[in-house]
Amino acid sequence: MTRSALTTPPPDAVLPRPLPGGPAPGATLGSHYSGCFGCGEDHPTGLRLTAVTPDGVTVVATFTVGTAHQGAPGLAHGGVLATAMDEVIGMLVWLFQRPYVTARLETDYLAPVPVGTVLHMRAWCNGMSGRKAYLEAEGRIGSPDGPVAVRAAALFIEVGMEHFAEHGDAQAIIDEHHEYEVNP
Ligand SMILES: CCCCCCCCCCCCCCCC(=O)SCCNC(=O)CCNC(=O)[C@H](O)C(C)(C)COP(=O)(O)OP(=O)(O)OC[C@H]1O[C@@H](n2cnc3c(N)ncnc32)[C@H](O)[C@@H]1OP(=O)(O)O
Repeated sequence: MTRSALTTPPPDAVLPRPLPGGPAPGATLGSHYSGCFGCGEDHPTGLRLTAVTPDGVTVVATFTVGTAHQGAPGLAHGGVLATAMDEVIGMLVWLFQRPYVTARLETDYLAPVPVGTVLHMRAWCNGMSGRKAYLEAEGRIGSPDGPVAVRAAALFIEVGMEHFAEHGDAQAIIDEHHEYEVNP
């Protein structure tokens, strides 16, 4: 991965460990919001990603490229592939049980991805330092061992739930995330 200094963990960064009460190895991670373009089951043309964590600190997911995801005829749009990388990394940080948002996302495109491809994605964390999480993901064509088509490195920043309530749709959070107190 061609990674900038901004997405490279500093020397004091620590690797995440599976959290007590977190998903068991092999558990499926649900959608964080039904209307999400990346994972929402109610989104008409979204990516509808679902992820599994093999070990509590990484995730794997698949994305089937459809006609709604084209850029050039018959090929996935690069921005959609970046979204898939962002989303699978977003699913990974969900394992840390604190809300994070993408601050920076860097993407390398290595091969075109035809419509109909099942992209096998994997995301992992290279280190955490304070509010910052340094993450990577890759997408392989056709199988978990297939050729790498896209790679991403990201910096995610921890925020409070108030970030989503202040800037987004607070009622949707209350409706779907009963465990969170938006205005404690
Ligand atoms: C029903 C609904 C339920 C919802 C339940 C929750 C849902 C869970 C959401 C999951 C979603 C998944 C989907 C994928 C993930 C997205 O797509 S998230 C959406 C896209 N991202 C955004 O909208 C974020 C927009 N940006 C921001 O809000 C703010 O800039 C940030 C990122 C929160 C940072 O602002 P801040 O908290 O004021 O922090 P700030 O002091 O500026 O920066 C902190 C540190 O980070 C560094 N930093 C900040 N930005 C950058 C950058 N771009 N590059 C490098 N360094 C940076 C700063 O330099 C600073 O470093 P230090 O000085 O501490 O060394």
